[in-house]
Amino acid sequence: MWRRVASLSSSISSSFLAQTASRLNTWESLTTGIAQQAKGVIAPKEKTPFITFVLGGPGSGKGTQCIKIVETFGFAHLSAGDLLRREIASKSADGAMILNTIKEGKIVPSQVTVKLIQKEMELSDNHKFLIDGFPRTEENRVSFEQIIGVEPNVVLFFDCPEEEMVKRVLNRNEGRVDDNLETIKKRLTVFQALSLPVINYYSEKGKLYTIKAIGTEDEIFEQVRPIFAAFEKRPSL
Ligand SMILES: Nc1ncnc2c1ncn2[C@@H]1O[C@H](COP(=O)(O)OP(=O)(O)OP(=O)(O)O)[C@@H](O)[C@H]1O
Ligand SMILES: O=c1ccn([C@@H]2O[C@H](COP(=O)(O)O)[C@@H](O)[C@H]2O)c(=O)[nH]1
Ligand SMILES: [Mg+2]
Repeated sequence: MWRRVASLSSSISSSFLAQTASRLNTWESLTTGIAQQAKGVIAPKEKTPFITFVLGGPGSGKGTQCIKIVETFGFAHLSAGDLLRREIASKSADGAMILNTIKEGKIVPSQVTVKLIQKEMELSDNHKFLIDGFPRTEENRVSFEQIIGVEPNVVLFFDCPEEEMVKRVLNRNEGRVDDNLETIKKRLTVFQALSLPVINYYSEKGKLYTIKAIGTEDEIFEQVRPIFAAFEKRPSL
């Protein structure tokens, strides 16, 4: 259970709670603080989070494969792009800025995206997270590590030829403002310049699993399946 618990002992004063809450750093709000548990302030977190970053160019099939991973391995799917589109739809204060950034194929400031991911993680009852389409830049990566305070256990990279990605995006037909040739070209440039260094970083750390993202959806999933099947055998997952 990742949620913070609101119903607390009546013997604890609200000022004590406020002080305690302000002292908790972000990750402490996601993980178990033994001392706080003993005081009954936070609900026990049964398991350590297991975080997978799902990376790849636009249209490489990240979202499609995440659905299969959720069905097969029971992860919570947090698509950074979907969270940002939800902000636009809800007309939040950042909505207009996010819309312009997405139309331009650029990257939304890290703090905005990490805050949205953090909120979803806190609300989730799951401890296994697929973070789809994030981090897209080194700055995103560092910001996640600083704010959330953990590194991913696994990083998947859906490696797909550009020609195939363009074809898939232009055929997607979901009404996305960035599914047009002009924006796709910009997104591909951003991917090469800013996202590939993140992928290389995780490769050097030995956390990267590269999937050849061509073929049918099922064929691609057969490359993904053994990765999580192996982790399932470990107590950490
Ligand atoms: N293996 C595949 N073969 C053909 N089409 C595919 C395959 N996988 C996904 N698609 C289709 O390609 C399109 C893009 O896939 P998807 O939305 O999963 O990509 P994505 O990596 O999440 O892209 P984005 O970064 O733009 O969100 C979708 O219409 C999807 O149905
Ligand atoms: O971490 C992120 C994720 C996404 N964006 C912006 O959203 C679009 C669409 O993202 P998808 O993952 O393809 O749905 C992306 O091109 C960026 O403009 C972002 O800024 N940061
Ligand atoms: Mg997607």
